[in-house]
Amino acid sequence: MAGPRPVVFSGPSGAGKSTLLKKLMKEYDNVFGFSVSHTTRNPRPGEVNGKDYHYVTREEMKAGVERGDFIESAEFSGNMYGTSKAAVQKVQAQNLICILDVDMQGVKNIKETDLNPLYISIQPPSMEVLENRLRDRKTESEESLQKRLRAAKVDMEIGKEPGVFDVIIVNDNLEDAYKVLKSALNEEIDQVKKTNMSS
Ligand SMILES: Nc1ncnc2c1ncn2[C@@H]1O[C@H](COP(=O)(O)OP(=O)(O)OP(=O)(O)O)[C@@H](O)[C@H]1O
Ligand SMILES: Nc1nc2c(ncn2[C@@H]2O[C@H](COP(=O)(O)O)[C@@H](O)[C@H]2O)c(=O)[nH]1
Repeated sequence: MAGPRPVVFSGPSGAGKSTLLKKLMKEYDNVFGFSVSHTTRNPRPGEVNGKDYHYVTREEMKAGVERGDFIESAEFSGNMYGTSKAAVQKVQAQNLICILDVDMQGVKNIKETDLNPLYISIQPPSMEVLENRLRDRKTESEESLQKRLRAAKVDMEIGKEPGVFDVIIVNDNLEDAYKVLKSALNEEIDQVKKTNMSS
């Protein structure tokens, strides 16, 4: 696929991926484009269909996977999630850096494709902080919260293995983490700004 090198964000649910990504996309709206995933989970208050996710039924999602519409798909905390080829192509056609937010299965599956992204892991400072953030967000039932915490433990172990991620950012203080994120993407940002200004 053409265009600037995509960036894959992963890390435990509640680590702060969406918070950091939204900040980045607000500051650089003409540099980054979000790959809008499909999911079978219900929208949270304030989430918009087609912007945060494409909300679909399990039947629709399975049919799309069978048709080969998806680069990758995964089951996470009782729901299906997936990155469609169309979502990535839409961003790349605008010559923007395509941002993907995926779980660890997504990372593994994307590594088997020719997407060749930069892999960034967003980590919480501790499991305690992660649990507090997820509880304070008030989006999960107790069952879903426990599933996410169990997945987080596994993710945090895999994430430490050498070679899985190019950059690991511990999101303790938000502004500090954001600065580290921007400096990790500095070269790509400059490159896209230059290319898009001269075209
Ligand atoms: N550095 C931070 N300090 C304190 N709170 C934070 C920080 N970063 C994010 N949060 C808060 O923690 C909660 C989880 O953040 P966020 O929703 O961005 O996580 P996420 O990794 O995108 O989770 P998910 O994978 O479930 O979508 C949010 O309520 C957010 O406001
Ligand atoms: N493998 C994929 N994982 C995805 C995708 N879109 C989101 N996610 C991951 O799911 C969990 C939960 O997200 P939430 O919005 O329900 O809190 C989180 O870790 C995301 O990174 C996807 O397309 N593929």
